[in-house]
Amino acid sequence: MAETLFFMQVVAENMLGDKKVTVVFVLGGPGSGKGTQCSNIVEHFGFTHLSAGDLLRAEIKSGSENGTMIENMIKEGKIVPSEVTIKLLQQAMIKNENDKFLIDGFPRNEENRAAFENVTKISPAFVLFFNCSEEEMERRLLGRNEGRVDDNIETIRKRFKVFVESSLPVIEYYDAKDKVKKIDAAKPIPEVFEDVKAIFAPYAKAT
Ligand SMILES: Nc1ncnc2c1ncn2[C@@H]1O[C@H](COP(=O)(O)OP(=O)(O)O)[C@@H](O)[C@H]1O
Ligand SMILES: Nc1ccn([C@@H]2O[C@H](COP(=O)(O)OP(=O)(O)O)[C@@H](O)[C@H]2O)c(=O)n1
Ligand SMILES: [Mg+2]
Repeated sequence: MAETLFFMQVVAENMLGDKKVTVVFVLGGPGSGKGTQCSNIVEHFGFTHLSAGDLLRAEIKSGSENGTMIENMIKEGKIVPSEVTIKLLQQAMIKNENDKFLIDGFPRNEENRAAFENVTKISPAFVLFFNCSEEEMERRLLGRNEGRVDDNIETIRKRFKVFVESSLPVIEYYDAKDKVKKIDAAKPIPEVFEDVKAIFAPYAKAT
């Protein structure tokens, strides 16, 4: 009986319906280059990129009942309640035929992390952490030019504070489990991608 239970637990892990999925969490401060490098990884390694921030912004645009709440939280640099973000991530993974996902900008706090684990039973293969100074991240965000309501100096300062207080502890949590692959993200885009490539080599597309 005990053996059967153990077996069932192992089988259930990282399953999404009837597919077994590989998930990589892509974390780092605002402007560290998560989205930029995820695009490169998608192209070279066949992952599907799910940006929590992009999904939340799409939810605002869709006119959802949560739209106003999400928009207000983004403007303030605050973290949206996990149930909202997790539902969007889960739906996106189920809808997609791929079994390899980059989850960018999530989990951003302890609540995000624990709720995702409890609800989905998915744990990440590893966590890619883009390490960059605030000075450099601030410069990049102010030059991003995507018309985002949160890329202004006042909100940027709030986002940095949230990152240090709420998101860094999540990275420490995974670091204690030896799951963090830390990248020097202050270098130019192609150089950062060289380091990223070395980490993803085991996931190279079969040719
Ligand atoms: N290594 C880099 N060096 C200089 N600029 C970068 C680098 N990586 C990304 N950028 C630029 O910085 C801005 C923020 O990058 P982005 O990928 O959106 O970061 P994040 O998703 O972590 O907020 C974008 O305008 C992007 O073109
Ligand atoms: N897990 C997440 C991710 C983003 N967000 C919100 O979305 C905003 C933008 O996130 P993002 O990942 O697109 O931002 P960048 O780090 O890419 O600059 C955050 O500042 C939060 O307000 C959230 O609430 N929860
Ligand atoms: Mg981003």
